[in-house]
Amino acid sequence: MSIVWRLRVGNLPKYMEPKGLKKILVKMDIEEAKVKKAPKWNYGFLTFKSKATLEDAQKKLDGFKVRDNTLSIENCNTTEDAHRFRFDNRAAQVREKIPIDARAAAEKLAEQVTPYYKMPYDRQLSKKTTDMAKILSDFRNKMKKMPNKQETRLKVETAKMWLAWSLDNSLSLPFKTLDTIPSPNTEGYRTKCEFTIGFDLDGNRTVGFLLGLYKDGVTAVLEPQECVHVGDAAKKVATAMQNYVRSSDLEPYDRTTKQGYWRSLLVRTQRCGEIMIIVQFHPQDLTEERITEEKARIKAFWEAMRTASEGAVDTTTLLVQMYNGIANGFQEHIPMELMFGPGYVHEDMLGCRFRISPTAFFQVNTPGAEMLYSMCRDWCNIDPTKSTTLLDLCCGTGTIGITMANSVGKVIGVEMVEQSVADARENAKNNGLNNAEYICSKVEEVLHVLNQFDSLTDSVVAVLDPPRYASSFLLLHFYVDCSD
Ligand SMILES: C[S@@+](CC[C@H](N)C(=O)[O-])C[C@H]1O[C@@H](n2cnc3c(N)ncnc32)[C@H](O)[C@@H]1O
Repeated sequence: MSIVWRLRVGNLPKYMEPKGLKKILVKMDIEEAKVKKAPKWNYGFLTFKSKATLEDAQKKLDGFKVRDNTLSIENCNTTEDAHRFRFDNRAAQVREKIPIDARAAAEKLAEQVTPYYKMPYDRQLSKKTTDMAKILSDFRNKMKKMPNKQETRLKVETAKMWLAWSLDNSLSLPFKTLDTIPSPNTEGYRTKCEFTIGFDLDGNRTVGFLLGLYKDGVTAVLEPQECVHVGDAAKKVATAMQNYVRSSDLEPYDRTTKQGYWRSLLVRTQRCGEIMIIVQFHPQDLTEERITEEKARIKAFWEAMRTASEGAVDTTTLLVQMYNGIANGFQEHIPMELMFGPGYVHEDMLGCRFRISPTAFFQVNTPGAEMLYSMCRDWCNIDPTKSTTLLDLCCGTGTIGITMANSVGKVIGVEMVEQSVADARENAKNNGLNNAEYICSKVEEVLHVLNQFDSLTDSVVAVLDPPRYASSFLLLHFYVDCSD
């Protein structure tokens, strides 16, 4: 009977990402473990290869302090069978709770990936406005409850003063919120799609989207042909990849059994016609020779697809990611091998051209992003008679700063993903700018540097565009550290 050597690590700081927990393991010199932690959990699970490594970790972690939290460690070893039973049982429980579902599979999928698709667009917009107001008011409530510990007292005081200001001004929210602005295009707009490779309800090898959530035991994958947000070019790529996988002697990867090879397909389809394809593959126990052979085969396939008589796809660049971990989807920290092309694609926006690398963030609705950036430019209301420094915080490939660079003295972009910073530097150069500089760092770690620009130029304007998961955290830092 094989044992799953597991520890539950409790009392972790909430919103700590899995990599935060991994960093602790490295710091404590703990042998490699599989880490499972959702950002919202204040606990996580570590799975070790042996009893000895588990015991060593237990000793080192018990009572260890992370920020102000003393970790609690609980041994939760189990057998492989019990572990699998729990997963299957949970899936069965969830299935039992779901009433018999007479919807066609395509309808179920549409509800899964575009949950508002049946609502008229004006109702979708008002729903998004209410949802956003709720998120912001939750943020305010969280700030109210912030602990007043000695070492963070000053910061907390500043944050609370800011909050008090918003309340004193009788605002129901500490921000002025506008109604959601309609997108210029509502169909086929996505320039980036991440497809799963798996099996449909009849067991056919399929490239598309999961029909539900894996944590609810759903593993069926359906083709994206009827999904309104996916463009024709991406659908064509998914179909071609599906044909390839169906004729392959290697099976798709099955997350439940952890067997199989073909995992995911990432497709970027840009306005200028360029296409990036990334294929993710589990090497299992294939020999190096076999893997090399498979890579050559997939390369030859996409090269041939350029001139195919049916469903041709003119791929600009093809990459392959070998990934043997358990997490789903593309992994930014795992290298990707370039099969052909330059390794990036371009997007044209507001008269500028942007290079996009595989792991760089880029807005997925180009006309929508153009509207967003134009509004941002209007709101910044740059005074042309002054020398202004524009801080483009969480700048990605540099889009916001670059589209505004001609109306300011200097642009300073800050971004934590290295490939994005390399793109931003290249994008500034290729758009003929020499007033843009980029810092590769977390914004919260360089706010003290950014504060100095206040005394160096007439005026400083900051645009903060964080990812959803970090918005409230970064906003708080920003207000607390730059409040004057
Ligand atoms: C919503 S995207 C916006 C990118 C860019 N402004 C745009 O519109 O294309 C957020 C970006 O913030 C970066 N990021 C996330 N957390 C960050 C942090 N703490 N400091 C700096 N950059 C961060 C991400 O890598 C991502 O590129």
